[in-house]
Amino acid sequence: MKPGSKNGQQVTARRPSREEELAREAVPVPRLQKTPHAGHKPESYEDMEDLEYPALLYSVMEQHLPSNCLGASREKKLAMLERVLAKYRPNGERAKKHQEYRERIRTNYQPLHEDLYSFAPERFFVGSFLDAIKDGSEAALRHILIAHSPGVFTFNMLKPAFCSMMLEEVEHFEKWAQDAKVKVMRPNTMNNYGAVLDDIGMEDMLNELMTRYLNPMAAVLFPNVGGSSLDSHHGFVVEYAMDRDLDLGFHVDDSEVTLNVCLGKQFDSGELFFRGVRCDKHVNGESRPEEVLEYSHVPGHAILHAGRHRHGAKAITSGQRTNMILWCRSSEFRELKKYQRDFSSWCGECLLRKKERNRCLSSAKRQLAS
Ligand SMILES: O=C(O)CCC(=O)C(=O)O
Ligand SMILES: [Fe+2]
Repeated sequence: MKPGSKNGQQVTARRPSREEELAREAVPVPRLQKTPHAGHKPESYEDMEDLEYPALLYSVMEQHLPSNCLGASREKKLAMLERVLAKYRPNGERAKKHQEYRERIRTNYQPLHEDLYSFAPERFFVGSFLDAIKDGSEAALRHILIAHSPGVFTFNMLKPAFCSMMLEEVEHFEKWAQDAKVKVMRPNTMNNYGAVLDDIGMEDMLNELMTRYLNPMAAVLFPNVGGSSLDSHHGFVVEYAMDRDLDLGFHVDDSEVTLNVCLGKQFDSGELFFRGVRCDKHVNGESRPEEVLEYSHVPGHAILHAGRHRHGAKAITSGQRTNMILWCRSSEFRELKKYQRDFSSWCGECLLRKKERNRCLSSAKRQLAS
């Protein structure tokens, strides 16, 4: 992972997860200081549910956090400390914990809307999306899309009834988890709220959604970044509210293609902003004016973009926003990428450099010829 900073904005390259439950390792883990802050009185974590280690350990560790983290809320500090600890937890232990978490949900959680758990396109999707997929031609697929800037497409996708049911299901799950004292595993290390839909039993449903309804579109729109060979996903919801996360930092996703659909409810601002597609090497580079885009979420409407398309979410200024997100991955693309160094077919900066090289080469050839 290569966190960097450009124009005061944090850019974090996200790499494939080591475990599903820690699908992202996006936020830099705070670097603990050698010497504790003598004057700082750490929080007590004694009353917190479901801590992995004795509460005292977190208080002691807090004294070693960098000074700019000390003023954060107790929840934020705990999240940071958990990130530090997760770094040292063996992979096997993580996988085991995730397995146990899923098992606990599977055996104890009673869904509110069973209908959400089996894929039913007619119940989920609006007519225009159903028709385009049924037709299957490139023209029909493109007909329902709006291209906002290169590589960012939107279309009307989910029926209002589906959105409401999904919102209710997530709330119901969170209430259950709170009552059952189950600590919800968050979708990635950048979000402090939200839940992984695959963990609560929607993995098969989302897989069908991807395979039957997204793959045809991704194959047309994102052929250069693995869009025609998507074979796995990470499905989750992110939640923003005035007393929760307000925004999401600048990042790239651990996906080849990302589907992001707003479920509601009511909110102001919270726009998604984009800054062009980049490979690992150029993830912190400048963006060109034509790559700068701000998009206002509309409930039911989906955004499709490459995972490597740098983006973030601005703060909401009121209300509550919940979005359903599917990070779609291609094992074939990831394997091939290991052996490549030039990504000019999709990275804006690789392309620019390639053009520059070709210009130099042509002018050198002209000089030689004259
Ligand atoms: O809040 C949003 O709409 C964006 C979320 C996002 O980019 C992510 O979870 O990767
Ligand atoms: Fe994202």
